[in-house]
Amino acid sequence: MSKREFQTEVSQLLQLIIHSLYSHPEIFLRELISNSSDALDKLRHLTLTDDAYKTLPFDPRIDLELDEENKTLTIADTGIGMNEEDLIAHLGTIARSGTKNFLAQLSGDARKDSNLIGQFGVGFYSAFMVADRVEVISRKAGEEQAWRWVSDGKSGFDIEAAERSVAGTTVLLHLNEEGRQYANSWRLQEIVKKYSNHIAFPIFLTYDKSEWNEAEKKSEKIRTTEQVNAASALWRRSKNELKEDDYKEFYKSITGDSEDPLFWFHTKAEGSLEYTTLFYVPSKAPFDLYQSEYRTGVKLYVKRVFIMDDAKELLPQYLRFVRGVIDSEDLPLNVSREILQQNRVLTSIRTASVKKILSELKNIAANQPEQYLKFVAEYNRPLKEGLYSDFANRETLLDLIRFKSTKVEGLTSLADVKSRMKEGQKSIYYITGGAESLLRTSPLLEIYKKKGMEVLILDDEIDEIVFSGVDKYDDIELKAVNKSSTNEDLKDEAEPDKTEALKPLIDKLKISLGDRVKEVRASVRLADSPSCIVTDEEEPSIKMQQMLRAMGQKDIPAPKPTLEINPDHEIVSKLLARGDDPIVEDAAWLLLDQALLLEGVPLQDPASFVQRLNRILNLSI
Ligand SMILES: Nc1ncnc2c1ncn2[C@@H]1O[C@H](COP(=O)(O)OP(=O)(O)OP(=O)(O)O)[C@@H](O)[C@H]1O
Repeated sequence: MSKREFQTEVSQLLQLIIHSLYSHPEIFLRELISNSSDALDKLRHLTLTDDAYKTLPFDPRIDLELDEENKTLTIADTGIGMNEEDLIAHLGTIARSGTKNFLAQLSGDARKDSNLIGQFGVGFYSAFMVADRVEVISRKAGEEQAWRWVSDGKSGFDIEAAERSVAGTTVLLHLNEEGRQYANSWRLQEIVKKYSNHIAFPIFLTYDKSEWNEAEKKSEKIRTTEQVNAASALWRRSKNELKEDDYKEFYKSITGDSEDPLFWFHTKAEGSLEYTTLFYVPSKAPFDLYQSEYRTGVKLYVKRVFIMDDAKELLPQYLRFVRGVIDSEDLPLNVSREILQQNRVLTSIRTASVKKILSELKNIAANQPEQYLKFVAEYNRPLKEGLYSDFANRETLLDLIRFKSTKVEGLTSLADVKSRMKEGQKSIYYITGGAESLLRTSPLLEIYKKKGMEVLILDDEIDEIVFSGVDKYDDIELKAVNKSSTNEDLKDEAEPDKTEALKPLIDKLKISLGDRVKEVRASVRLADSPSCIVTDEEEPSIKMQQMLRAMGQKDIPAPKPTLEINPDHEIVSKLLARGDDPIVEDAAWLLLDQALLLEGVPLQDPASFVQRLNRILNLSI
């Protein structure tokens, strides 16, 4: 037996792993299974590509064997294996540049250093978290001689010739105090399912199963071998190999949903970054979609090894309804949550994934309109959220969102609205601020109806907030009809300006209403109603001000809208004719209050409103 010392860096790394590293020692199993899976991948590749290996048997499997009595656990594979040289090189030195890099950055401060290690894999050496002695018996594919490597993880290792009937590697762990908890078949199955369920190779567990012996009326231990993982990294298989049902079953297995998904997008990226994504859109929006404590639905894998399933960093919040898998070749296995937030690899995958999901949705909208409508019925609102959180994809989102409108039944797209624009129409118009029925009967829409122009009915609670930040679709401005600036758009050049003629009345209304209004002016947007209110471009709408106040913002001043009166309305011309009659003051308030009521704003002073109404009623009866 030859005694060898660890490379200094290995000793350093081992100290770190054992003393300050992992808060979850269970991940040792994930690391060792991942090594086995890599070894199987390598041999598979060789048997497929290298003539020298083509005739070798390849029966890929990973075997976990538990000896509860002796407190040992073995992890064995039929992979590429290692010869003496490999064992010395791989399990005694640190060849990987990543780990070297990591060690170079160590500061000596245990806390800082253990944060740092999250960025690098420590792989095999994590076995020493749970074992005080590790034996590796390995035989390289194509060679006859096997070797045993033994270490206590302190100063070095011994290596000697050994026997192994087939090529592959066996890692034998003599479990320490910390590791004893893993000498439990139930616990092992749980860990395998959690982290390695989709490792592409079957993982078997051999253990003593307690079974009831009816004849002898007692339970007895029977040595049993069972497969413990699903062994199906479905997303890694090529699209042409997979049938619709395969996708659907997998969706159900990862989500627990009993319904089929609406659609799925399966992508394999090769190039500077290698990763596979398989995203699903559930046919019904998840029940917690609008709760702040929603659960995310995308699982992160690294090289088919499960890493985490509740990382909010994987996709932007507005796509939280998406379910599925991201599997990266480039992230380290023990990437931590903190690191995910600023990881360049993940940022690139995320950006590309969002683009992919949105462009696939666009395809569906174009080619399967009926399916797309089902999608919109569930997810129109999260897409709208994207308008204010995902600036880079705003154009695409605007194309994907669907709208109610004054021109069509059901829902319509902005592209269609644009194609229906009237000759001379300057902008695309929309109305926000209340229930659909309130919006559809708003006096603000009268002029558009008269001119045959389409107006979008934005009756969703969040529309007000979201669309106030969107000024354009393509090259066309998007404008709210209750903003004073839309007035300019609607002016008919041919029509004379009526403000001058109305000036005496306007002045009187201003005096009566005082501070309650910002301005009074002649309207160009009214047909059947005598008055309406609008707000300035940069001001929140009246409805928005109400919402802000309801949310507890105390310093919102009382609404001070601009009152517009309809020069062509009978009430207005009659009032103009009344001159200094005190009834004009009552009428001023009624014109303002009725406009506010139609905007969904409750009366500030109902008693005065009723008194004025009655005075005027009295005159007219
Ligand atoms: N079961 C195994 N079969 C064959 N070779 C192995 C096995 N386990 C480890 N090795 C060899 O030992 C090397 C070091 O393993 P270790 O787990 O420390 O790092 P790694 O697997 O390269 O990196 P990471 O764990 O970050 O993926 C591996 O690269 C591989 O060459």
